[in-house]
Formats: sequence, C-alpha cells, structure tokens
Amino acid sequence: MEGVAPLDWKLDNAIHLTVDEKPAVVWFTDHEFKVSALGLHGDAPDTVKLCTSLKHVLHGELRADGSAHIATLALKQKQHVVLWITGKPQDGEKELVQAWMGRLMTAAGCIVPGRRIKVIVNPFGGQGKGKHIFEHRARPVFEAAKCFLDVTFTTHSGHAEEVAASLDVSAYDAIAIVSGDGVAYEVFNGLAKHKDALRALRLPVAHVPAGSGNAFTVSLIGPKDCRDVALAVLNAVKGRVVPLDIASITQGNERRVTFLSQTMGLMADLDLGTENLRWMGDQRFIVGFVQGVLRMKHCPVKVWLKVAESDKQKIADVFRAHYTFNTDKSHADGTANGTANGNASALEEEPAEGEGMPPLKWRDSDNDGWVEFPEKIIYLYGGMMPYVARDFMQFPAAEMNDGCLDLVLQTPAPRTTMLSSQDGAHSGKQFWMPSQHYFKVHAYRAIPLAQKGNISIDGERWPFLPFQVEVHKGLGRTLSMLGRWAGEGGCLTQEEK
Ligand SMILES: Nc1ncnc2c1ncn2[C@@H]1O[C@H](COP(=O)(O)OP(=O)(O)OP(=O)(O)O)[C@@H](O)[C@H]1O
Repeated sequence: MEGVAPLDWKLDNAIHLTVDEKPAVVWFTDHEFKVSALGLHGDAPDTVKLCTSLKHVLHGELRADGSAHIATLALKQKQHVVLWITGKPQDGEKELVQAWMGRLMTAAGCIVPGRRIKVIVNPFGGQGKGKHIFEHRARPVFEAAKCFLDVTFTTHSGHAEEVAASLDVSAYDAIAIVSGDGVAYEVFNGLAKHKDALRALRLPVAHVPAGSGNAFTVSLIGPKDCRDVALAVLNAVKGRVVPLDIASITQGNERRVTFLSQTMGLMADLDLGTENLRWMGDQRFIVGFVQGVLRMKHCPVKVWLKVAESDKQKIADVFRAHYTFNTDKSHADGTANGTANGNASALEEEPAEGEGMPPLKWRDSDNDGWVEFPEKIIYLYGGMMPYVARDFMQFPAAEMNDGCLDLVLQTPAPRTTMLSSQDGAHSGKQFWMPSQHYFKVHAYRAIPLAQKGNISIDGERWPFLPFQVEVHKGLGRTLSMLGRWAGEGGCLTQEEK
C-alpha cells in the first residue's frame, strides 16, 4: 500500500536517516517526536515506529564522525527510559541535519549541554533502593541530557545537611536530591545554614523520588507520574527556575526551615504513630486516618494566626486566576532556560556575599494583628505544596510563590463525614467541608495545652512544645516544567457551601 503523509508532517521538521540500515524519517510536530519508516513514494513518512511527546526529547547532535544521535524518553513496561536513535544522514545532507538538530532542541526545550548538577543520593532511601534507582533510572537521563554530575551518596543521617551547608554554590546550577522528603528537608536546612544562605537558597532544588514518602515529587509532577523516576529527572533537567516559598519554624531557641508541612493532632499521630506500618508505603496514612477518625480525639492546642485570607471562595478565586495564568504561560513558554511563573523579577537581584537568612518579622510575644482560632480542633495541618502523599492533596490551593502558607484547622465532624471526605482527598475536595477551616497565613503559632502529643515537621518528630512558623516569600527555588504545582486543585472542581 502506498505511504500517505499524515496531515501534520512538514518537510522542514523532518530528516532522513539510515537507522539500523533501514531508511527512516525522523520528525517532529508541535507536540510529538516521531520516527517512521520511509514511505514508498517521495520523502513522506509511513508506518510510525516511535511516537513520544516532544517534551521528552533530551538531546540531539550531529557528531564529528558524521553520525546523528537523538536521546528521548520512551515508555518501556510502564516506565520511561532513555532511548537513543542513532543514524547516518543521507549523502550531502549533513548541514541540513545539523540545522534540524538545532530546531529540534529549541522546539523540545532542551537545555544547553553542560548544566552542572550537585546530586545527593540517600543510598538507603526507599527501602534500600536509593543507589539502584539513581544508577539505573536517574543517571542515564541526566547523562543523556549532557549534564555534569557531582554525586554524593550520603553515609549518615544529617550528611545531606552538611553537604548543602558547605556547598560551593557558584560551582553548580542546581541540586538534585534522590531520596525521600527527609533528605530534602535536610538540604533546605543546610542551604539555610550556609554562610551565604541567601545565595545558596537560590540554587534550585529538584527532587527525584527514592523514599517512602515523596510528597515533593508528587507536588512537582503529579500523582500519576510521581513513581516514574525518568519523568522526575526530566522535570529536574528541563524545568524552569521557579521561586519557592519556604518558612522558618521556631521552637524555644531553635530555628529551622520547613518546606513541606507541619502537623499536630490526628494527622501527626498518623504520620508519627504509624511508623510500624511503613512497609505499607502511602497506604499507612489511610489506615492511620481511619483509626484516628474512629478515636476522634481533640488536639490540645491553642492556635494564633496572622491571616492573609480566610474566605474559601476568595482563596479558590485567586487560585483559579493564578492557575489559569500559569497554565497558559507554561504552554506558551515551555523552555528549560527561561524563568517561570511571572515572577522573574524575584530572580533578578543577586544577594550580597555573606547574607544569611532574613531576620524573623514576628517574635512569639507579638500579638498585633494576630487572631486566635476560637474552636476545638481534631488536627492542625500547615503546608506549602498541595500533596502530602500520593493519594492525599491536603492543600489544593497551595501555590509555589504566593508568600502564604496554607493552614487547615479541622474541627470535629461526624465520623461518617470525615471518612467520606477521603473519597475526594486525592484531588483536595475536602477543602469545601464546612468543618475544615482553610486559611492563607503569613505566620501562625501553636501552643500545646498538654504534656504529650505528636508534632511532625516535614515528617520529623519535634518536641510537643509551642512553635511558630513564618513564611519567606520565594526565598527558595525549585525546577518545574509546569511553572506551578501539579494537580488541578480540588478547590476549583466543587464549589459547594
Ligand atoms: N546514609 C544514611 N544512613 C542513615 N540514614 C540516612 C542516610 N542518608 C540519609 N539518612 C536519613 O534518612 C532519613 C530518611 O531518608 P529519605 O528522606 O531519603 O527517605 P525515606 O525514609 O525512605 O522516606 P521519607 O523520609 O520520605 O518517609 C533522612 O532524614 C536522613 O537523615
């Protein structure tokens, strides 16, 4: 049968290569990269041998020996892996192929080769698979994209924090953490301790999932893709630099950084009180939640807030406006080398050498403009990214850089209501539950009223003592191909009152 050129085939975006001794057409459209057998007549492609998203292309080059090489991600047994397409241009077409490679790299948003990445791997993360995950699933993607890697395998708890605290920040373009959320917490704290903390925190931090909890990756690339290591590396390689809100947490004389979440009450009990169920992975949170709801224990705490917004409808409206803007922008400007999120100005001023963490705006004795939450609560949950686990979007209105922390205060509700709220928890629909109070805050203070209980900060156990959290707008950086957190925001999908 005669080969028929598909409608989206354009001569400009196609080259002819001999691949595996067979003539092939290698071509791309606005969204796809394809390799086809050559049609029977003319130059047009015929049977498609490979079709993948254009954004999966990592690199293309014509080497000195005249061979053409293109690296792309392609699906193999439900995971993406690096696939190399290697071929010979037809006689007299080297220049054409060379020019085409440039157009492919630009259209696919490939990075300029040579990006310098400090990689920190917890070899024991993710039930001991961290090293294997890095060597076999992450490293090939970084290398295909022509990144220079400087790899440290952690040897002890706290090692990642030491590495980040003493990093030569001018020697790298980004940090990639291959671990769970615990090592990411250490890295942000290490950067905050750095002698040039403000500069150090400007190094974008990317996450590659190799832990039992990988909320950072889930929030960056979404629950569907979050177990696909190659896609997380793709995000690290091609993502644009986005300013990231982080917060200071103070307790007594201790000051640390929190980038993920803080919780007390039911949710802290299920995080810290279900360690024995770790083998279940994310499922342990569901089991713990059911147990906690059946107990329905009050959390003994007084909460004070520096509120930015408390009206859920207004929170959802602002989120929608930013979501639409960032979504449109990520389509229009999906390149790896630009800045992101309409916040480029935040990236421009270079901090002076020796500048440490900014001073805190609020002391724990300040009460001006603070309000006390008047009701009893079951749990407190504060966070700055939407997902706290793969199946649980606790903060559907979280934004990367709105200068606010999202604070949920859950008041008592019938057990059936609490349990059925979990049906939509994967997309944050519990946001609209009347008993779930959702605030955008600049800061908050929690004062425990009992001797014993659980406080979990980014998954780490803290003493059950008063603490205060204050947000620093855009003080950190991450890498994101979306230019916003993943997930569609349960606050947009259901506007019941
Ligand atoms: N080489 C090491 N030996 C012992 N502990 C380590 C080592 N490297 C890191 N750690 C500690 O392990 C803790 C957890 O690691 P990590 O964040 O990689 O994943 P995880 O425990 O599998 O999952 P998660 O913390 O996401 O639930 C970190 O808090 C860190 O202090």
